[in-house]
Amino acid sequence: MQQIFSQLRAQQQIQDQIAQGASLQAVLDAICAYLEEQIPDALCSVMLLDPSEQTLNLIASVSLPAAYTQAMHHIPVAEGMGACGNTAWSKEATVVYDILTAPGWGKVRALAEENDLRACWSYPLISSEQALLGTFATYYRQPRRPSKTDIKRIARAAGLASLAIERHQDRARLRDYEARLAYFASHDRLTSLPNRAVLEDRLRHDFDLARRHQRLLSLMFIDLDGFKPINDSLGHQVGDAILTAAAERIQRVLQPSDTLSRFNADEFVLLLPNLEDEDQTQALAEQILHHLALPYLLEPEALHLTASIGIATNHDPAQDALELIQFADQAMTRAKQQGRNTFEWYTHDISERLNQRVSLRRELQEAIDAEKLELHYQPLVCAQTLEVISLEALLRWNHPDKGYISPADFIPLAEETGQIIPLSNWVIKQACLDSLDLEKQLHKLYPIAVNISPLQFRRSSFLDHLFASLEEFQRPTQALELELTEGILMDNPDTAIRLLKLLRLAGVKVAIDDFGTGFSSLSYLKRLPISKIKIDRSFVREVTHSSADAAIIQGVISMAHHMQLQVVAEGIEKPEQQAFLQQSGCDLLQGFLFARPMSKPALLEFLQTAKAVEKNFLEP
Ligand SMILES: Nc1nc2c(ncn2[C@@H]2O[C@H](COP(=O)(O)O[C@H]3[C@@H](O)[C@H](n4cnc5c(=O)[nH]c(N)nc54)O[C@@H]3COP(=O)(O)O)[C@@H](O)[C@H]2O)c(=O)[nH]1
Repeated sequence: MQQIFSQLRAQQQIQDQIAQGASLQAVLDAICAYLEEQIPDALCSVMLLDPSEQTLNLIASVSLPAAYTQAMHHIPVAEGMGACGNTAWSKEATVVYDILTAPGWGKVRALAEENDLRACWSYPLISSEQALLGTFATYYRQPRRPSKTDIKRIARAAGLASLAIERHQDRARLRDYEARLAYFASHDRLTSLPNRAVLEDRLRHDFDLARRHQRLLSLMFIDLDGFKPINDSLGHQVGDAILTAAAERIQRVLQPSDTLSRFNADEFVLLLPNLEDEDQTQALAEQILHHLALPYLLEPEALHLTASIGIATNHDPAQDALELIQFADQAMTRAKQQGRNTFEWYTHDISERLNQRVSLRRELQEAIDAEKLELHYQPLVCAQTLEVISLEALLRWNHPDKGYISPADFIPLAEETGQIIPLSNWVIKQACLDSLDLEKQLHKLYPIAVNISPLQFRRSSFLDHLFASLEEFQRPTQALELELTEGILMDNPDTAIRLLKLLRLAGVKVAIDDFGTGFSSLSYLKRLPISKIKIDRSFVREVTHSSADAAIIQGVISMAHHMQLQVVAEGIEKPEQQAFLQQSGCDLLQGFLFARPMSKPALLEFLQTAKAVEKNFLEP
């Protein structure tokens, strides 16, 4: 009875050890000692399975000779391979009555003999999911067969060993999983580079250190050029392969103290705390550009990609460490504007210009919302009679502090931000409204030409909006004319021609603006259902000094007339220019010489005072 109680106590202690997460070694040693107490002449050992090698390694024994335990490693799991190899292979107990005579012991037989081991019984260690974990063996110094009690005791000890190994493996898996989670919380999954959070930590640290030791800290913002179209057209797998390759190429030229981080999709930020001076920084940027521009050998063909780099250092007036990233990002944007595949240093004026753009954008939105924009009008006159034939609507922004801002300053910004759409819609409506008002007051219809932006023209709702506005203000289609630049038409000629045909069918005239500054293909022009071309004012400006410009203008007028197109010359400021264009047969003239763009009330007065108009027009 006493013996049973002490057995149960020992068993309970081992279970407690397992539950409390004691080391596997300690628990297995305790199990071996526990069984050796119950079977006094047994020498116990535990072998663990290495699933990748399919071999067994002895990991616990309290009484086996050291020479023997050291040799019991990498024992193959195979039929007849000693007692344990065979047990692991069959997942059933193996009893070797006498090692000296049993088959399949190979070199181990001599070792067993040297260490005076004659019998071995091996028992499989199986997990709760019936997977093999290892083997539990008892050795004896005499040939011996197990009794029923021996088998029961060994089975109980093996059960405890299996439980201990399984718990240990579960804990290891959990630790591994937690480590992986922690890794991915700080690293990018695709490239394994430190992520933004790690970068920001290191940047703060390096920034302080560099300040204390008065050293240079350089930071590069690297953005791959043209990555998005590749990713969109060739698929994300190709995109991922390029990002991984780019990260590797940059890493190849770095020192261990540098931090390369994946910041966003195709953006990397590189922190360089150990460069001597700006020259070294620049040399490194050049090296990185060179490596990134090498072909990416991906199936089925090689891809070519470049990068743009912005550089900022702690010598720039950053308020805090993180502002360096912003500075380098701004410099990178300028590198893109410089044509890509290049680097740019951050300078204070980049920031200023960006800040100005940000506030301009906000103020423009406020102006659109509050309808604080105005349309001014510039007359177009008949070249022969100087009578006003039509008007061009020109957008004006009357800024509360800065006064009138030229559309040349805010139209490109509005194009970039998409604000051009509400802006252009407003222009069309306002032009219709003003046309109605002018007609009511002057009893004459002056067609109004509006400038159409590329984004506006590409919108599928463009025509619908145009016709809806004409209808809303009961305007005939001749009330509006459209001015399009060549670039708009060249972007997507087929769609452009389809839209132009619809416009012609509806009776809306279209003029090509800034003619001569773009592609200007005459054969292409033949395909376009347009009514007018406007010769760009850069030709008009030089017409009296440059025989080449004079010849171009004459050629354009003659060619346009052959195609039954009207010709407008814009930017006429001098009587000599007027005279030349009249003599060359130009149809319509526009310029400060006749009238500057003016507000609607001023225009009304201008048109009403016909005599004054005539007086203002100087005959050559
Ligand atoms: N998408 C839209 N673009 C518009 C709109 N309104 C104007 N614009 C475009 O902005 C650019 C600048 O226009 P603006 O400052 O109004 O300049 C126009 C005239 O003032 C100027 N002009 C006219 N005569 C003369 C002259 O004798 N000398 C001289 N130096 N400048 C003169 O030319 C501009 C008109 O050019 P154009 O449009 O090519 O006929 C300009 O590109 C506008 O198109 C708008 O509502 N939407």
